[in-house]
Amino acid sequence: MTTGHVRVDNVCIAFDGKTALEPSTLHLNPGSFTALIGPSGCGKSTLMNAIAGFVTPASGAITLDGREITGPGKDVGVIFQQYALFPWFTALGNVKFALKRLGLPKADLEARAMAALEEVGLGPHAHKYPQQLSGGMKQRVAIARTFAFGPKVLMMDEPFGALDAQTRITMHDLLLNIWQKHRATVLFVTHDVDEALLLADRICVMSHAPGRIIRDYDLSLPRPRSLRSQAGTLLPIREEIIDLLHPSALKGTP
Ligand SMILES: Nc1ncnc2c1ncn2[C@@H]1O[C@H](COP(=O)(O)OP(=O)(O)OP(=O)(O)O)[C@@H](O)[C@H]1O
Repeated sequence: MTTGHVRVDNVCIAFDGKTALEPSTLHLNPGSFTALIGPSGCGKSTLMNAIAGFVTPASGAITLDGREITGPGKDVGVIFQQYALFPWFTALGNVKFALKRLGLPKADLEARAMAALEEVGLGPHAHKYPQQLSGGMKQRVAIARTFAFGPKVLMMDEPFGALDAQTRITMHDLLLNIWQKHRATVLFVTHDVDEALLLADRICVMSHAPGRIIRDYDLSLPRPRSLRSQAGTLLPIREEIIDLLHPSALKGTP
């Protein structure tokens, strides 16, 4: 894997003159899975939106494979907690709509969209409308839609935050399977420390607002993971992160 190298260098972001992200540096290796965790309002979504090209940094630079990111593009996919599906399209229609920008012939477009839905286990539901699907199924459509166009980088902003615990576990397995197959570079924002420990190769913790990255944990552990069987490694990190996120922790304290 040689593409999907994201470099955020000394990036500062402000809205109306108010700092939302203090100067931050984050390098994401091709095909890596990084979780970003931090207190509410610290700038996680802002950093993610900047990598996706939706927000322009006040200073610093963001590059993908050496090219500066100056706006949204097809190399960076985004998945939010809200599925953002078009209610007037079926599951298949939603995926096809996203793929249109690739300019594929009609039959190829249909086949590629269908294959993406089958990959997330939604083949039999391809012709249903979003309102006929559960929350987990809608998020599967969103995942299919994003992976279908083959992004090099995937920004996931609390994608499973609205789902029940059981569905989240299923979605974790699904996401890891698809990610291991496609190997996009993933940045995954979550408030759930356990979710970060189970999924990511690396966990970056941000300080209180306006945030910056204060801790960077390398988690080179085999998957599937469990807090019980890998307790020796995972639980001390879990405790540290929970302490860092405590409101009484001093801003920026390492
Ligand atoms: N488009 C915007 N215009 C003005 N201010 C914004 C905008 N987007 C974010 N902010 C502000 O930037 C700061 C960081 O917001 P951001 O959404 O990035 O935090 P977050 O860490 O993702 O929070 P949460 O965990 O609650 O989702 C907040 O003070 C927020 O109000």
